[in-house]
Amino acid sequence: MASSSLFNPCVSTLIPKPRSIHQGKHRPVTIIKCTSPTFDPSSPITNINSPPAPAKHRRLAEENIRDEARRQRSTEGERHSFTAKYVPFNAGFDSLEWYSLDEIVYRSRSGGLLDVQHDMEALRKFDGAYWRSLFDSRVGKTTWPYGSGVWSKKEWVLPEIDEDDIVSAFEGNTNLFWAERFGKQFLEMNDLWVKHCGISHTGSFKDLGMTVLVSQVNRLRKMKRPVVGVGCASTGDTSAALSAYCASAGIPSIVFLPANKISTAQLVQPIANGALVLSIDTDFDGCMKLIREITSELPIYLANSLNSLRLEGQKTAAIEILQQFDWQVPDWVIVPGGNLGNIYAFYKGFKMCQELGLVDRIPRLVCAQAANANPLYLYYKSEWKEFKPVKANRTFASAIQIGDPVSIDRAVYALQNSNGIVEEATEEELMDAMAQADSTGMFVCPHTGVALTALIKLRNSGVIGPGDRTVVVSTAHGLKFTHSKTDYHSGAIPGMGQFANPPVSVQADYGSVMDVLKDFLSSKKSNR
Ligand SMILES: Cc1ncc(COP(=O)(O)O)c(C=O)c1O
Ligand SMILES: N[C@@H](CCOP(=O)(O)O)C(=O)O
Repeated sequence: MASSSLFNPCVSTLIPKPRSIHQGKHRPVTIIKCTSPTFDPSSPITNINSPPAPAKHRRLAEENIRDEARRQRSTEGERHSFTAKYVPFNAGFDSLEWYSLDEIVYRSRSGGLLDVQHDMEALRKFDGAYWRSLFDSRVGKTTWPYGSGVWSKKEWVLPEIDEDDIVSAFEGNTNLFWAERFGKQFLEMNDLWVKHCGISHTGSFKDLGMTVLVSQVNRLRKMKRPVVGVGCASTGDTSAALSAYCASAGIPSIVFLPANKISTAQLVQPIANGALVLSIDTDFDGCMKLIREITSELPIYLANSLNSLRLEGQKTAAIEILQQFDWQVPDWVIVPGGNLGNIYAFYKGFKMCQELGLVDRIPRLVCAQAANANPLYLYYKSEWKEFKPVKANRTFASAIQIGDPVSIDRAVYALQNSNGIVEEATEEELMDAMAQADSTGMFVCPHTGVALTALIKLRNSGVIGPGDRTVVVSTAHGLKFTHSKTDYHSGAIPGMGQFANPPVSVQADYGSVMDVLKDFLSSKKSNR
């Protein structure tokens, strides 16, 4: 494994209620009057299936976008009645145990996981074409809060929150990158895509969930609920997102980090954002255990994905992928897994789109783990017979160095219900895959290297075909992990560097530079 130098030294809402009228004997047809800010209010009656006309309003000079949204709400009529609540994970729609989202609760009565359950009957009053049009109409706007890729799906996320309570950096709407050269050169694939969730406000997909969680905390604090601060255990990305969103809302944040196990770039994020940063002499699983104990004693709200609110935001990345493909469903989606909330979030996003008629199927999901931290992979290989947490070993994919994932049950559910697969990547495989991707113009993180390794393995074994439309989820920005890239390319990692491209040291004179360039150019000529 790597030398220690690899690791740092410190560690509408305003959509109206539909009116149903009956046309003939059988088909109820829903007619709505559009009053959403992104809908044309001058159009009096719009059929549910017709796409909304673009809004034509212009903000008043003295207004900001929050004021504008507030003014529009006050002039609008009736609000929708979508609702959501916590239920025990995998409970049916008739579950007797449920909790308001305004309660502070992370676990069911039996100690199991919770899930946010939406009133699907209310959402079903609008058909798939309606939802597709509504979501499409909000993309790329600056209308508060719909300019966010998360809040553009507000009715499916936190339907009841007041727009004024939302804390957003207009996250989401991330690039779905066509990996043309990587696909062609290494895999003979022509329909390969990388969803760059890490090209984001704090450089990882965690922003998607954190905007939801911190917005709800903002609401709870306005309701005078006992929330003095928000805390998390982290391998570096959750802490970055938590501290940024809390700082933007003026809410104290506390982060528990495993000492010497996260990158310098990740460490500096909560420091810069003013969080209380605890560097603890344990691993992530140890930090997770501690934060769970602390948040049950102190008025500190738990921000890890054990808290199912986070997954409501994260699931919008799946909806976004469908939207970016014009609501056509890819064959495969590959997600790197650690604490295992995200794989379930993807499943949930795809499943809601199917259940509400936006698409007719869901993709097959692949969860990819580092071989050094692979409890889900081992469980899968045992044919789901016995789950055993592992002691996670050091991995270049340090954000997924997790041995006892809190969302194990959610991950198993997602994989079993999507005909899913689990793969693993050794350190050499994941670093090589990352370097290969970078050599084709990307700049991905080691976790994306894990997902790319899974793709390479499944493609080589023929499970994924050359023409299969495949999406690899890139979860963090490569710039957070420059240390490991530098070590790889400079040959500092024993036994690694198949795709290394070390810098050439050259003397500062014309002849020496010329010699190097001539060699370089002739090697390129012979490669033509
Ligand atoms: C960059 C990165 N990729 C992947 C993951 C895995 O996500 P999850 O914990 O939801 O499985 C994490 C965090 O765990 C992460 O920070
Ligand atoms: N990679 C995560 C680990 C914690 O995951 P969470 O989704 O449960 O918060 C991190 O960056 O901390």
